[in-house]
Amino acid sequence: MQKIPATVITGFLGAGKTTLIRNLLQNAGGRKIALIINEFGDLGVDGDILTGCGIETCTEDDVIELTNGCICCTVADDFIPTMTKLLARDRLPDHIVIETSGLALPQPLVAAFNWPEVKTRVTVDGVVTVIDTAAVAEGRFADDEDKVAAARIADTSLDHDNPLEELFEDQIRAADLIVLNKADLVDAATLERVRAEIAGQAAAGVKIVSAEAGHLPADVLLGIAAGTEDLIAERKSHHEIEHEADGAEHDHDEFESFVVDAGSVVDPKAFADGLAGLIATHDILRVKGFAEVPGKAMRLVVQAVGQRIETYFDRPWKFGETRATRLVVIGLHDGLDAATCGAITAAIRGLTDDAARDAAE
Ligand SMILES: Nc1nc2c(ncn2[C@@H]2O[C@H](COP(=O)(O)OP(=O)(O)OP(=O)(O)O)[C@@H](O)[C@H]2O)c(=O)[nH]1
Repeated sequence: MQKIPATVITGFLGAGKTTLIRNLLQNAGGRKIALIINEFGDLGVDGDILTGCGIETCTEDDVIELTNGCICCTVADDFIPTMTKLLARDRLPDHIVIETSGLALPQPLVAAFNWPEVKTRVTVDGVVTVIDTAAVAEGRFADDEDKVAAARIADTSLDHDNPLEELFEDQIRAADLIVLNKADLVDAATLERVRAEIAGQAAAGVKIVSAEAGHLPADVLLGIAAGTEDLIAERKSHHEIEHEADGAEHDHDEFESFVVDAGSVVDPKAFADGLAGLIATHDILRVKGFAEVPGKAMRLVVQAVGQRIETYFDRPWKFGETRATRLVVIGLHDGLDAATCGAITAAIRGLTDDAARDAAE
């Protein structure tokens, strides 16, 4: 029996994985694609955006959401059973696409394809790593060297590993194909600078392409035939290298996420501006979710990656669905203690119409 190819789409929070997948599904060229989505945070926003996008090949049957958690930590409990169930279906997919959370290490997931029940049926066609080119150009993953040097002098016992930078490097190291996405936000010279920087970190011979909104032909993304499950042991993550000896569990303690239930968004522009202000003053990496706008039949998608905020109406609220504003906020644990999370929640609620929310509660 021929193995089903599986493509793993990875990349940091907000790099454009869901957008790329949406375009891929729209241009799948007749392939039946099953999509497995894993998200960090308690709100399944990506799956909801994809099933809400109206693409024929994107029905609730085609999109499988893994329960919340880090895909690399819950491989045995969650991912393997999901794959087994998918492989037991009468109508098998032509291709499987897996979107990892922006905070996941791809290595343990790819290694899971060597589990006997999966290895005989599926092969990893390729790991596609999506990069936010503008964020890299702005140095968002790099350490502030002066700050690190100052901290080292202040306390030599401190652990100065940068969790963002390590995760970013691990995602690049795992790649068979790298997509320099958001090319529209940088000029040609910056794109080349980022390309050279990334090429220096990637495995030898890895192809790097640039894209806007993840627009790439399906034939570029699929059919790489890398068989990455056999190569992944050579592309170890920082964590695997550090903990090989002691076998320590990987975890995501460095990152924090919480969900904010808020009231109606009367003025989307003012709401986005207020959110931008909050992101500027707190250590927030990502905000995403849906908002209720009074008088509008459609729900408003809210997307924030760093300071960049996008809002658009995606689909009508469904019959029987509660019209509500729910957002997931993700940031570094160090910057988001309980008091700060509470203050951010109150501030977001303050940007919305509380009376509408209180009436709904
Ligand atoms: N300007 C620009 N914006 C983009 C591009 N690709 C994606 N975006 C925007 O970036 C934001 C995040 O995109 P997503 O596709 O949700 O990113 P993601 O990687 O799936 O995010 P997580 O799942 O939260 O990690 C959205 O507002 C997108 O519209 C691009 O090429 N250019």
